[in-house]
Amino acid sequence: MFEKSKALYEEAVELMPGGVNSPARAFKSVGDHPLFIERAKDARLYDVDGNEFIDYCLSFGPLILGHSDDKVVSEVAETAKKGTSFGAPTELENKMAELVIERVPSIEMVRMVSSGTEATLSALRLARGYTGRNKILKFEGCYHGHSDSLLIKAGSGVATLGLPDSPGVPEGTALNTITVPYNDPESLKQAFDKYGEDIAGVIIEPVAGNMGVVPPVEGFLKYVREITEKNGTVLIFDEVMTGFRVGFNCAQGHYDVMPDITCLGKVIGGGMPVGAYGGKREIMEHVAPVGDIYQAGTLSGNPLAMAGGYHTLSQLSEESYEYFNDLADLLENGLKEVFGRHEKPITVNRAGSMIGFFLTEGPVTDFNSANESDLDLFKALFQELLKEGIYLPPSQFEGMFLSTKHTKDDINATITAFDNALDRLSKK
Ligand SMILES: Cc1ncc(COP(=O)(O)O)c(C=O)c1O
Ligand SMILES: N[C@H](C=O)CCC(=O)O
Repeated sequence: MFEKSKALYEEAVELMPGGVNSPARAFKSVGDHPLFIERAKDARLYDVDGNEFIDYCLSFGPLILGHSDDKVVSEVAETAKKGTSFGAPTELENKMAELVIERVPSIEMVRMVSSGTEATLSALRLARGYTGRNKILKFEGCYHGHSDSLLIKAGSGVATLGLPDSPGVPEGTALNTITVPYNDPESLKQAFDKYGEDIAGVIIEPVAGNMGVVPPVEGFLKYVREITEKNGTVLIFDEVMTGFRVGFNCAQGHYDVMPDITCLGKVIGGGMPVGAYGGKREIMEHVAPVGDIYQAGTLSGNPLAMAGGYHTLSQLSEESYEYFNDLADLLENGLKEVFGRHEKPITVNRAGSMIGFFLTEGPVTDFNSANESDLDLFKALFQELLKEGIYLPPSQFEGMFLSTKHTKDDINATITAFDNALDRLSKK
């Protein structure tokens, strides 16, 4: 069923480390080799062996309108005909910045970059430069890209591969990163009691999506806001994943908690490489060339990324999020019913168009409880679901994503696929 993928993988491992350009794709915890993809449209993915899948990975989140959206593709193509990069400003950058400022409640000024990693590392530098402090605080199991300061007790591929602290991160850098459990106000308070005056910034995924999906417990984000404000610490919401996925006005609009700086990526590029960070004008005006905190990029504000992002965000409305809720309701209830019938535990967590399941009684509120999930069962289920035509993100420590192109029929087919997969596994 996957012969061509296997052959291409055997070729790829000789050319690229692990045969991939990002470890999260490598299927390390769920199988022998990744699938090689030929094309995709709407909610469907087609591999090189001609298999068709309902896709819940959606390139790890960006494709909120599904694959190859007609408008996005035609606008990116038209833009490319006029030139792919100028190293000079374009009107499209103004339009995109205006739209981001209009939709993200706490952003008054924004700087475009080319990846989520660039957005978060730039936000940290800004927080450090602005406060004159060195330490930053992050939460265990949150992933903010692969910059040195943030590659500590991280989620996503780092958790999948069991590499909590990557070699190559200088000890001095690691010493400036404090980590505490997600959803644990008491540990956060203790960290502030000890280091408060030295903490430049707290960075948080307002809904964690890189240890599976773990929403904030009631009042947690408000507490994070209060304690950072009290200590003169910059609060950074890493909305690279949650931005425009959790709500029309991002997670900050949904939970009504305003950070000082917001990082964006994924959806705001509509599938093109992109990132952004923005926030209060008073803070953003410390960034060069107005201020003295340096940050730059040859391809920043790239016309193709701006076109992809602008025409993605322009097609989203409040109704899109009602639709995501309906789909997520259906999926959550269906999964619970199927797992109940098979007498297997499941915990379903979700926020907007992000949804995840853990194979444990739960609740799953942090990285430790996420690790209670039955990883062997996840692997077996993942493989059976591929045979059923369902493509999940290839790790327990990744979230599933919905798009406007997923239909209720897709969700019902997915629930049936889980049922069939569990049936087969029970007979093994
Ligand atoms: C919350 C979050 N922050 C940052 C990143 C880094 O983004 P990128 O992979 O575009 O560098 C990711 C995903 O990789 C992410 O999910
Ligand atoms: N979980 C990561 C980002 O959200 C997956 C993307 C990657 O690192 O390749």
